Amino acid sequence: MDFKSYIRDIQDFPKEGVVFKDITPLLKNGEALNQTVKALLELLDDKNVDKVVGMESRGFFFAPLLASKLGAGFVPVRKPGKLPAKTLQQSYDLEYGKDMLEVHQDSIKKGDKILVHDDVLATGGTALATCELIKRLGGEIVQCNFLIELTFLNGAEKLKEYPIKSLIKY
Ligand SMILES: O=P(O)(O)OC[C@H]1O[C@H](OP(=O)(O)OP(=O)(O)O)[C@H](O)[C@@H]1O
Ligand SMILES: Nc1ncnc2[nH]cnc12
Repeated sequence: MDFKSYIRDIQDFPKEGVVFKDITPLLKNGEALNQTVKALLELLDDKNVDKVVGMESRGFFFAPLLASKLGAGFVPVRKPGKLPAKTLQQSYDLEYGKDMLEVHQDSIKKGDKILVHDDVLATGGTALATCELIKRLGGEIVQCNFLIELTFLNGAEKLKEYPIKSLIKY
């Protein structure tokens, strides 16, 4: 499937100078959605996974779908103040700002095999902060997989200690 044909560029969103990759055309098409889930699972090469970690908010589109197909659990990594129980926190840089991520302290057990999923790998700040949270909880990252990698922002370099795969590269 030509996945790129379901992704549109929005100029100057959310800030001037950013070309935003909008995946809502892909999400609203049933066949494209189904093929995307299959293709993201194929990136995994049958690796065992206990939990899929997805990052708020666009990581939540696919991470629970992947978890369900894998028979794994889903763990949300969220922006500050959204998770109700005890959390670990990690700050990170964005292509267009700075923020903090949190995960519940009891969401991952030592030795859990973790698939990290997000829709976009840009500078890698979000994914690196997520991987650090998972490591602090004792999780073992088997793969970080992304729907889209913006290669010109060098996120892969920031994540070089982790196995990463992306379905679509720009
Ligand atoms: O590699 P990075 O430079 O860290 O950028 C990638 C992150 O940016 C976007 O999320 P955003 O923070 O815009 O939030 P949203 O998912 O709530 O739209 C995207 O969904 C990734 O999580
Ligand atoms: N250019 C971009 N398009 C969509 N999501 C993003 N997250 C970070 N940079 C992005």
